[in-house]
Amino acid sequence: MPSLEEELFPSTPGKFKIERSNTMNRQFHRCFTSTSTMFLWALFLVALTASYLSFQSFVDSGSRYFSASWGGIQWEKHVRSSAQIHRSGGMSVLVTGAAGFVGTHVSLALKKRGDGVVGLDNFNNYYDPSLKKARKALLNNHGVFVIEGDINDAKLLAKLFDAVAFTHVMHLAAQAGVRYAMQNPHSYVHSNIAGLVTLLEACKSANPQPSIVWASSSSVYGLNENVPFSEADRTDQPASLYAATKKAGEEIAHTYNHIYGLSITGLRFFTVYGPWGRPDMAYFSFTRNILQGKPITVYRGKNHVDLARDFTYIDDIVKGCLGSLDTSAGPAPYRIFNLGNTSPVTVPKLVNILERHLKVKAKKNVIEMPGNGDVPFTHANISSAQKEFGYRPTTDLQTGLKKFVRWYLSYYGYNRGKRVN
Ligand SMILES: O=C(O)[C@H]1O[C@H](OP(=O)(O)OP(=O)(O)OC[C@H]2O[C@@H](n3ccc(=O)[nH]c3=O)[C@H](O)[C@@H]2O)[C@H](O)[C@@H](O)[C@H]1O
Repeated sequence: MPSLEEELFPSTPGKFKIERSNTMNRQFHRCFTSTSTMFLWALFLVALTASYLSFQSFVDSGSRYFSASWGGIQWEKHVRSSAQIHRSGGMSVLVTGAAGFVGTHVSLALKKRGDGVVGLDNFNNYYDPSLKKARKALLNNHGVFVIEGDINDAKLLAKLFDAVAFTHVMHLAAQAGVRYAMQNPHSYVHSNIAGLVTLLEACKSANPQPSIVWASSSSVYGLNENVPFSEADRTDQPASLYAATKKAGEEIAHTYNHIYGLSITGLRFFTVYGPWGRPDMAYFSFTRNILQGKPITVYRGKNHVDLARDFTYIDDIVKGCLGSLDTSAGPAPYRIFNLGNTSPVTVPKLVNILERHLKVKAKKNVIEMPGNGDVPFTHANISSAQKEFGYRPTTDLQTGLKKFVRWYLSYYGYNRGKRVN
């Protein structure tokens, strides 16, 4: 049987031959062997105890290490460097939902003009996360660090506000989509209500308190029939749970302004579209289906009236977001603005424009709008935003969709050999 010593430190045969003929030597060797064995055992136990204790303290210092990919010295360095301001009078902005459609464009615009930007996104799989990862890579190339984390994670938010004195928060993280609320209602409560409150709590406790600009929605107008929709119109008749959570968000924001003096601006976006857009939206999924030769479903309102939307191009929305951020500091205002295009277009007309840009005829399946939370039309009155920060949309649907189609064909490789019929 080999001794423990031999198992731990197997000797090269012949190198340390024990002199069996010498009793003294043998006794001395036995004694030496047992002492060193004990020593090794002790060493082993000390090492085992030390590693157990350090593992325990690692676990105690926060289970977050196992559930999220944030924290650590390197991570904080990235956060601080991304938040660095590179222009005089610039701002340092935490952008939630940064890997989302609007979040990516706003983050890039802020970074390009010299503001500090740190992104936060949970990369959920509501739609293809690889598109979100591609947007993250784009942001990364422009020096915007995007953290993978959830706005419901209060510890992460506290850590971020500890690391950086954000002057502004652009809150765009949300569960979007009107019709999906019927399939997964709780995701709307999780992100648009619970997440909003967690974020506002973090902002309330931050020193200095940041000014907040966040994404509400045109859907809050619900069944309102005054045209065009004005911020003064009633918004207590939501048609979908999505709209109801956005409306609740506006009321929640009001209380944080009222009690804690937080500066909060809500932006009611009107059906935003453009390059790097959301695959769940009609213009995007229509494009995909038309190119793949699949049919599209076009909803129609009661009495065969076409549905219409005040489709708003992403660059115009970005200008509105930056204008809101630039005017949001000061004596704790509570504001709400429509950001629309002011010229609604029907859904059949949208399809028509796409067909022309794609040079492919759509296979249309026209059906009466099911009871899915959709509203028949939207139309923004933008005079408040115009007055407050000179908001003036300049891109019509024809032009905007042309830019979207160009991006779509390039992003999905149609320019590299995929056939467009
Ligand atoms: O302004 C907003 O606040 C919202 O805008 C967007 O909602 P909507 O205006 O409903 O856009 P979108 O889904 O593109 O449907 C457009 C039109 O196509 C019709 N539509 C849709 C799908 C379909 O298969 N067929 C169809 O006819 C449909 O009936 C509708 O008439 C955002 O998704 C939402 O997150 C929110 O930001």
